[in-house]
Amino acid sequence: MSTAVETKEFQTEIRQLLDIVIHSLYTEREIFLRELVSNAADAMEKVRYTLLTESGVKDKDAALEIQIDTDDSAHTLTITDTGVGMTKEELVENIGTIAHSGSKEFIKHLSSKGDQKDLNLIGQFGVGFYSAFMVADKVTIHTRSYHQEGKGYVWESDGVGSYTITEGEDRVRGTKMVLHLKEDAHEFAKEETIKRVIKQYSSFVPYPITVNGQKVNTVDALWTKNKSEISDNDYTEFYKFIANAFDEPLFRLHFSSDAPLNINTLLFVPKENFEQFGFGRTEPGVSLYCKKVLIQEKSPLVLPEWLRFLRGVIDSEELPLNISRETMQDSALVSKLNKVVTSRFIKFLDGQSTSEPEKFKEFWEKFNFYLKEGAANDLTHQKELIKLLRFESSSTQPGELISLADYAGRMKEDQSAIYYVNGPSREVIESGPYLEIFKNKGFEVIYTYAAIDDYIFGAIREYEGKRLISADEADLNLGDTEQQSRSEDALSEEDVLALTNWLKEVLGSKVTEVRESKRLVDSPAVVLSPYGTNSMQRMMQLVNKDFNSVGPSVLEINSAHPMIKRLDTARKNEDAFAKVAAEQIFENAQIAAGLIIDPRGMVNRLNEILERALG
Ligand SMILES: Nc1ncnc2c1ncn2[C@@H]1O[C@H](COP(=O)(O)OP(=O)(O)OP(=O)(O)O)[C@@H](O)[C@H]1O
Repeated sequence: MSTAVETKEFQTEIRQLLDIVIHSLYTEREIFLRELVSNAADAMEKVRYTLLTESGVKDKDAALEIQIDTDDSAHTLTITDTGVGMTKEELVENIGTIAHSGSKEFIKHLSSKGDQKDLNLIGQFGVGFYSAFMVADKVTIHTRSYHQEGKGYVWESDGVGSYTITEGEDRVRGTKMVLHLKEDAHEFAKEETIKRVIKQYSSFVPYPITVNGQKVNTVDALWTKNKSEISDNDYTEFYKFIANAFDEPLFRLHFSSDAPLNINTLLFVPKENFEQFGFGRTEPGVSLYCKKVLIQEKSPLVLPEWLRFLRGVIDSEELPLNISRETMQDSALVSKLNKVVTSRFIKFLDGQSTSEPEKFKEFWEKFNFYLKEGAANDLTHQKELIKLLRFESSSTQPGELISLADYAGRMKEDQSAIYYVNGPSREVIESGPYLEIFKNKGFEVIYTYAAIDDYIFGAIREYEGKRLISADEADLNLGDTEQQSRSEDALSEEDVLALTNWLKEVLGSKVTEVRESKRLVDSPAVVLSPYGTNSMQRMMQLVNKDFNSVGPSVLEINSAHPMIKRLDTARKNEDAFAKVAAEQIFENAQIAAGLIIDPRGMVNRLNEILERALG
């Protein structure tokens, strides 16, 4: 046997991570054990699966068990599993480079924030194997792959800059990790400490765990048990285990059904939405099982992408155990499972919205974007999801939310459509020109604050047979031929004609049309999109961040507004300032429409206006 020692350097990112792990993390450091035990369990899950699908696995009969041994005098903690083990290449690949999604996110987060005050969040991400260096100043890994050929290897490192790999003895399949504990971490060589930590974080590992030979966990597939046998506490502990969470879930749904498919499902909605905090895209968190055997961990296929915030388990007897991860993509059964569970979950949320409105509101505030993403993209569930959408409106108090059903239920008799208006906030919408005509008619208007709301409404077009119409639609028809009769003190029709023609000339290609408005009461002017609504333009500007991406508008003027009347006088007097005022009125209307204006041109013009105003 060769005893050559190979020394290798850690990847830069790993060095960075290790530096943080070794020097700055002292709270919750006992999570290292959860990470190592879950790695051991993952490795055994892979073996269990392989045993079902392949012959020729090394040490076929080795018991699938995690063994933990403490040595209080040598200050070591040893974790042994009979999982897949690692070949030499795998040791380099898996332990020497950064694969762990949590670690990657964590590093990204730290480097973008530039400070370390969020270190406690490390528990949420988990830094996987490297967390061993929170408590150990040396880690030795003895491992032997489940492949028949090949040898055993020993990996060792002090977690600083490099590690060594040496050929080891031909041991039983699996991995043994020996942690040489730091002086301030000697407590982890004590049996009681380890038992307590295992109970706290790893009770639900689906393999027996022994500490110094005594079994410490009950191996239970909670989701296959009868609801009446499970306490709230059991559920919460299970959630904490599968979601790496420290708190309780916001919602849980446990259901079993026999038809149309045999399913046992346990789903949790977390308390927090980490995407909202800028931690990058949440990875799917629901694992797929068949009769308690893991088929795919955190499956990206078993639920639609917009449900990636869910944590839990879906177990179906009907899945063939040997379904390969590649063919799952095309499996009709998996897509059926997906459909059934998704519909069931939407129905559950719908129920919660009436049985627990306050909790549903909390859920909505944190997770609404996912439901909207579903309503926009998931055509299979769009109809069901539309029912869950909530909005503020011109008839609600700030913060009070209604559904489309609430709106439809209180529509006025002479109202045939559902109206909505988009704007960055309630204040902006209510001070803008678009609501005026609706206020006059007493029609309720839904407020949408996100571009995606507009997109959804544009895509679905109607709800229960009622058209969804944007309040800034150019051809708005509220059922009357004359929506608002001309006021007595308005400009004469001839003046209006001359003024609109003049405005068209001044504004040039920025407008397709200038006309007298029938919708305005208090505002001087409003812009409408010749393509229907302004939302498309707003969205294009969001994407392009480009002032020039605003297309031409239809400009409507309020012929009774004092400012417009004075503009007309200035025009008639051939005052050069009239053009400046016209440009500003137009841009003000664009801003009220939520469009982005080049601020440089505007500032110069405003200075000119101020100079004149100040005399
Ligand atoms: N006990 C073990 N047996 C076999 N392989 C292991 C063991 N522990 C770790 N590994 C290998 O090392 C890799 C890195 O482990 P680490 O804990 O850093 O991240 P991870 O477990 O892959 O992350 P995640 O929890 O996001 O899946 C694992 O993916 C696995 O391939």
